[in-house]
Amino acid sequence: MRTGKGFARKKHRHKAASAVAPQDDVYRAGFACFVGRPNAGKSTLTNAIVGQKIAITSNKPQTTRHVIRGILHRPDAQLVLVDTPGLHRPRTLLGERLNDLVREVWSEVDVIGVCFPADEPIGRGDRFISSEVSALKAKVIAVVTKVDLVDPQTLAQRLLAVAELYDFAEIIPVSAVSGHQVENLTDAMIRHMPESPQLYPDDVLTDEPEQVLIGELIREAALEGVRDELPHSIAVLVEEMLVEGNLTRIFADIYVERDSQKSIVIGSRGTRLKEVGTKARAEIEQLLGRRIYLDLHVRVAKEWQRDPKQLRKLGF
Ligand SMILES: Nc1nc2c(ncn2[C@@H]2O[C@H](COP(=O)(O)OP(=O)(O)OP(=O)(O)O)[C@@H](O)[C@H]2O)c(=O)[nH]1
Repeated sequence: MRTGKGFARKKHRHKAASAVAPQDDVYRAGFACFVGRPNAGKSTLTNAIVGQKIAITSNKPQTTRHVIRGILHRPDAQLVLVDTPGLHRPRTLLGERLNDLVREVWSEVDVIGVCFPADEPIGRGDRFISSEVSALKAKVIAVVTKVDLVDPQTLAQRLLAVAELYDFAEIIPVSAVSGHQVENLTDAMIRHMPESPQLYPDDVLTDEPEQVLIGELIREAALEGVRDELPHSIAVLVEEMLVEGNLTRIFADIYVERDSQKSIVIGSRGTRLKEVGTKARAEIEQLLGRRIYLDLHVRVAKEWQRDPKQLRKLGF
């Protein structure tokens, strides 16, 4: 996990700003993240803003593990999005590390978007998160997500309830699925960014190593349609990538904690693992823009979530 180095502000002189003069002639750049209860729509929103599938979405809570940044480049600004796992009650060493990581990320960003799903009432988790972020230096924007799922009355109620929670810099309703208001949200986040030179070169979309992104895509495919308790028990390690002409061979291990989980992931006569491979391969080919051959192995690493050595090996 790329936490140690923090968000080093690698400065890159920007060329574009003078060509397309923004209204106030100021170039802004900085870091932002979305927080919110599990399933609030944070990853989907990150993808909608950056326009490329880099964060992992799932309809199961707590599947976002790695801090993955997507970078939005505009003539007048650069928005670096950081994707964090949710804060939760730590039950394992992994849980504790995740919480430390979340706080570390929160303290380093310029803008935090707190996400409240429009289709669910405000709950204790939302209050907890709002009070946690209020102590930070970052500007805090409330984002009411998934507005395509509710009628206007429900949305109005939700907006009022959010306004009562905390004195947010802005409250913006969006739908990452329909795209409604996503651009307005982006504008608002950029408005609250500091004046700054460009932080990353124009062609960089994320600074996660390819291997981590690939591992996440495999993990996402492996999680699809399996029992609820499994998300916490799967980790993926990309062992090797070999480029042979225009084919890239990728060898990856899917780690589970128990033999019983291994058979779930593999499925009867390997059918499930084959599906996982097909799905992941299509996603990885899209990401890399190259043809790939994917070799997957399922391995049991007993209690990997509690073992510091195993955690380190798996990137936590
Ligand atoms: N209808 C609708 N569904 C959405 C929208 N945004 C997200 N979803 C769905 O809500 C579910 C959760 O979305 P994620 O983006 O994975 O949520 P998250 O907050 O990153 O979840 P965690 O990783 O658990 O913290 C997925 O099934 C998404 O497809 C939206 O704008 N409209």
